[in-house]
Amino acid sequence: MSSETPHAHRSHRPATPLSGSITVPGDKSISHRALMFAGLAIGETRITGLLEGEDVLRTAAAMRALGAAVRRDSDGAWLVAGTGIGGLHSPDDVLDMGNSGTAARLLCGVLASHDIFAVMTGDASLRRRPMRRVIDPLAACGAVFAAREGGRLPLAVTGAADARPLSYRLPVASAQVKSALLLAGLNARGITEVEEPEPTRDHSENMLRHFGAVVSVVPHGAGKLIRLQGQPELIAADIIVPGDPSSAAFPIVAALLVPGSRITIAGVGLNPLRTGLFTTLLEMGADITITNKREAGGEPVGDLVVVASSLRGIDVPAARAPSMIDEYPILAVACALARGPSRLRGLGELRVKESDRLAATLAMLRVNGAHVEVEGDDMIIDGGANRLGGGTVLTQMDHRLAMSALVLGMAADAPVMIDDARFIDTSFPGFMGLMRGLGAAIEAEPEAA
Ligand SMILES: O=C(O)C1=C[C@@H](OP(=O)(O)O)[C@@H](O)[C@H](O)C1
Ligand SMILES: C=C(OP(=O)(O)O)C(=O)O
Repeated sequence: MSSETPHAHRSHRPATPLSGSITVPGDKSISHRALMFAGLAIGETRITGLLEGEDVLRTAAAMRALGAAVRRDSDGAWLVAGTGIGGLHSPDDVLDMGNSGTAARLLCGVLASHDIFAVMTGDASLRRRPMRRVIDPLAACGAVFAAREGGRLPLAVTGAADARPLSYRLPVASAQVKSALLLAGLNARGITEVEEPEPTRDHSENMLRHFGAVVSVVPHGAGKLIRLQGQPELIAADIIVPGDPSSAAFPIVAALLVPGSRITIAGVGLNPLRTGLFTTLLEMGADITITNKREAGGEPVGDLVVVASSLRGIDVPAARAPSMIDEYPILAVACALARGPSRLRGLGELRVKESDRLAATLAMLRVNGAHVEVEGDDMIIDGGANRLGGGTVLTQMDHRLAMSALVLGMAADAPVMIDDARFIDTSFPGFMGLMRGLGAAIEAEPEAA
């Protein structure tokens, strides 16, 4: 979006149903990892379908500053010539990770086991987010971190020249923490062990194997035990990034809610540790068909056909949260427009995302007339409100809130306004154009900018 475009936007019910065939941008989690692992590999990796969102571009810039050769080819693929494990050098300047928790936390892992000094910061949202969850366990490998009060960015790290392997049980279900430890373990002597009490997205484990590392994953209670043999030689291996299911969530819910709609989304990643939203929507009565299931770049992928449906309220178990952690704001929109009550359980982690997403989702729905409560870590939504819409949502530097609120406006009785659409570009560049191409009505609001 150009800087002249007003920040505020308004969406309203389109005159006709949504229809058409689209693809969504590449998976954000896989894109960050592709750049980092390729930057640590020997040889040149070609990445097709990389998400060119601002979060991922921060990772590309950071890997470049650390010594990897990262460039975009004329055909849109990205080429990364890595330094080999242990080969990164200290950056000349501060690493600015922008809005991206994944970039900042995974990079802490990379830096921890390299003999380098680096300083990292981020935007106002990222500077509020907790980093102790990675820097405390990473310090055990010998790295020294100095962070702002409360374990917040900016932080400085002096990586360990001869890193010890880590053995750690995750206190929270977090793929970012798991991945940071595995990345540190790449340049540690011996075996790094991470125990996760609940399974979280396993893109790091899959990609480590893809690059030739030895990783074993065994069931462990309700979760998994992951073991990585340190100091492997990672060998460049091309990557095809599937469409991001977390981005597909927005057109999917929009098509379900706008009467008469029918859309197709091709090439969506269907890793089972990412598909909690699809499971939930199907339980709510959604008409979603998955066709053409295949594998691309080591990840399951399929095409989705979505037909407008009358949804019913749902009780979502806490155990499902890791497989749909970024999808709760848009699920909450679907619940507000469904028949009957919904209870979304175990949402404590939403408090430490780009915004406090539990509070921000509550505020988004309430300002638009929905009946919503938070009880402990659960959100309870009464789908029975008579009239929805008419409110202005403060998006708080949070892309997922911005997109969720715009989808709400497409299905509500009155338009919905957001104060700032700029952060959508962190994960879903082209969102406005793509939704408008399907028939959505979204307008910039010059007078409110
Ligand atoms: O590992 C990843 O790529 C991600 C993990 C999740 O965060 P947590 O690890 O904090 O749950 C998710 O919210 C984030 O968008 C991406
Ligand atoms: C939480 C998210 O990302 P990150 O933690 O990388 O900022 C997200 O994309 O919803």
